[in-house]
Amino acid sequence: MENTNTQTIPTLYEWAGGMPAFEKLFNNFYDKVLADPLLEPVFKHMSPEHRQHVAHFVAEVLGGPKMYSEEGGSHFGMIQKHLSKHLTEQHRKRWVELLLQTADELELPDDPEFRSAFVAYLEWGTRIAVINSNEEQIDGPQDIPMPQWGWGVPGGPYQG
Ligand code: HEM
Repeated sequence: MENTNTQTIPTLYEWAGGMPAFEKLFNNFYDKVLADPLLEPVFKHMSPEHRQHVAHFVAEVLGGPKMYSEEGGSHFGMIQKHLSKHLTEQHRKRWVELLLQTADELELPDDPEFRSAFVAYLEWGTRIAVINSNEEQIDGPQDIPMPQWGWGVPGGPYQG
């Protein structure tokens, strides 16, 4: 994207390449997950739609269309999926490592601005998933909004 200014700063979703980029990222990622000895037991019962649901969830958080919400998903619903899964820091680290490896293989933008924002979201989201996975139930409102993640301090993509 050329000549970005405050009016035309793309969302993280747009900068990453839009929905095809997210669907391919998570499709290839879950192939790696199922081939990984540490993560395979955690994910072996996931539904065929799992990879697409997670792609749509992350795309929506990063500023994309509200497909996950419109397909009946919610942040509360996503949290429920992690309850009692007893994930560990080792699981989390491997999940992040494989996702970033997939991002490199698919040549997602690797400018410092994009990657720092993307990694910040992944750190946040995966640490919350681990916390929730060690709970049996979550109290609180069911209509909590979907998170919205942006560029943070750099404010936009690399300008050269
Ligand atoms: C940013 C971080 C994460 C996001 C956005 C996320 C998102 C999701 C979503 C949307 C679902 C529901 C999928 C569906 O409806 O089919 C789900 C389920 C699940 N997630 Fe995560 N997740 C994250 C991190 C993790 C991590 C780090 C692990 C484990 C290492 C994990 C393990 C699982 C498991 C085991 C399920 C249930 C799978 C099943 O149905 O059998 N998640 N996640």
